[in-house]
Amino acid sequence: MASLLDTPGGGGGGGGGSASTSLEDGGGLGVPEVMLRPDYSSIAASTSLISPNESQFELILQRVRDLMEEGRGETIYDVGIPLHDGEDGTVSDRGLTEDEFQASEATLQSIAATLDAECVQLRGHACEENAAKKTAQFLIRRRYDEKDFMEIRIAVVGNVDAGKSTLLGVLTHGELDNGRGFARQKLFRHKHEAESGRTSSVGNDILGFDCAGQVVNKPDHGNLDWVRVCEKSAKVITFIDLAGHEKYLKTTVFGMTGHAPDFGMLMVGANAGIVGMTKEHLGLALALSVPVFVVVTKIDMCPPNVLQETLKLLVRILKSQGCRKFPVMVKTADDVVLSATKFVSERLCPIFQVSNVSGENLELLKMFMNLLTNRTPNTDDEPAEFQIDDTYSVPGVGTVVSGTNLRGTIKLNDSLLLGPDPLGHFNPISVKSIHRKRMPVTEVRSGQTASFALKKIKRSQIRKGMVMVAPELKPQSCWEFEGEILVLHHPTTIATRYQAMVHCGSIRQTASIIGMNANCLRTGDKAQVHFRFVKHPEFLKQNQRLVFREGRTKAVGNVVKVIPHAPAGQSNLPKHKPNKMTRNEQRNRSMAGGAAANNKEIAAK
Ligand SMILES: Nc1nc2c(ncn2[C@@H]2O[C@H](COP(=O)(O)OP(=O)(O)OP(=O)(O)O)[C@@H](O)[C@H]2O)c(=O)[nH]1
Repeated sequence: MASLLDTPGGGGGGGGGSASTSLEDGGGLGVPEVMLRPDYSSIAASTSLISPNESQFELILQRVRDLMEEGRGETIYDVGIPLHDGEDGTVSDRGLTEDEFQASEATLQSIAATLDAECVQLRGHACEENAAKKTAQFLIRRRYDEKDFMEIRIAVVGNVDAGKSTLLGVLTHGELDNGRGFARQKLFRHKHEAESGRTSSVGNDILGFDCAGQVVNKPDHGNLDWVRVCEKSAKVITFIDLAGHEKYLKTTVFGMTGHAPDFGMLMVGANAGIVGMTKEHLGLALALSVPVFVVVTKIDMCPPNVLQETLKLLVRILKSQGCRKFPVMVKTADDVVLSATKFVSERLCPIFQVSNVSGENLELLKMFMNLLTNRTPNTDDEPAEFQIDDTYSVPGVGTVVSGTNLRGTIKLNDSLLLGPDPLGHFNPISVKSIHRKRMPVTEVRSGQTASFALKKIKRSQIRKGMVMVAPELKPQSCWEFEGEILVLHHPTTIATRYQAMVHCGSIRQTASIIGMNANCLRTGDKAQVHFRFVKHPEFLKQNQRLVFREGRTKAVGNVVKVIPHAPAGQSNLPKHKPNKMTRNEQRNRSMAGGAAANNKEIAAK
């Protein structure tokens, strides 16, 4: 099957090449430099932490505070490295003697204590130019109270049998696998999965790290108490375990779009190599701009030549024009720190080689996960916007919705607008209780997932893809929108009236193409397309990523224009119930009018 990744090597890295690209080469990746707000020149030297005067101490404190805010509660801080290396590229100013280093560490510890944060050394190095001097990096992480933690979502993808469920079992339950399915047993949720050994639901598993970076998961007789993990954690990694089998691709696409992952973990079985859905899943992550790292499993049972072949092909695919990634083999703790700090650049693709049976390199993988930071910008002070990805009816509690808070903060008893309903209305609801990872809390901030118990609403009135937003956002629903799409694969041609499933955030609904700026579309074509949802209106926003798929037909793109639907009488205005006739008339009129107007508009472009 043609895919985004089938483009032959070239462009990004020339294809082929050695599998062990040096990490230090990644310097020029265009990683956004830390914005230096105040004038830091008085603390720019590598020696500035040794014995700062009062004003220098304040400045360092402010810098660490700013960096932690940028990192949403944590930062990695260099010791013995000047803020800027000499303009001529000299690094002579680097490094501290043992005494100087100890004094610097003491200053940093006192700064961390002032900020109510923990400070642990991640790596230390003798300087190349002078072995008597050293540099180091420290993780400074805010101490969280019992009810709070940072959240990172990792979508786990890869072909069947790559070892996804096994790795998650090993990471979250702390016991190695026996190579015959022991570790994955702990994760299977549905009976049929346990029987067939295939993952079909979008499963969630958690791994907690405390503020010193230690794993806190301590299963009791095989059971993991989520509330205890969250209480002890400063950072909780949520794994969205997505299915490997082609038959569950729909679920996988939903997991990648609807669960707003920060990162993708692509699993590859060392001996099976890049087979089946591997490229498809990688292409999906790339299309949705989710940074990906790769975990090659089963290295304990793979002959070295086969492993090298797998790595070589992997590197070639990652470097190819369709991917343009910078693959990096992670083999030491140093590699972990460097790749975790540069990973957000999206172009870097760290590759781990692990065994779930012998445990080889699993510590490096855990260290990497501990250092990943949230990709969602802090928008806690903006109006709230929560996307619903599941609904439940809980005995004694009532209707519960779960999803991701994309923006703003939602507090207990807040009044929000829920919608759109089938008529495109948004209706007021209030939040009765909030859970984060099964733990009762009083608020949810931007980028966090949560479940809400809602007052006075039936589960049947809510569906995946709906949102709960702050009333000041004045949300509008839409039946129609324009998208810019790239067809990754279609066996023949796509023309007007073609229908397929649109995945956009947690929205999953069939839409029809009612116009486009080309007669027909084939694999590889790009076009501006006018869509109309088939069943009900949705809440969409400009620039949202979308996937348009049906069987093996797949297109990806962006929402470029939302065409708001003006429902007859918003429900927060005095209600009047239109009779069936008027409702149908209205619908027909808006369909015909909207489609005609927009076809004209697209034709004119
Ligand atoms: N020897 C060895 N076996 C492994 C390793 N990782 C997983 N396995 C075995 O490989 C088999 C498949 O692992 P799974 O975790 O079920 O694979 P999966 O990718 O989750 O598969 P789906 O859930 O069907 O997508 C199981 O029998 C595991 O015990 C490893 O590192 N070494």
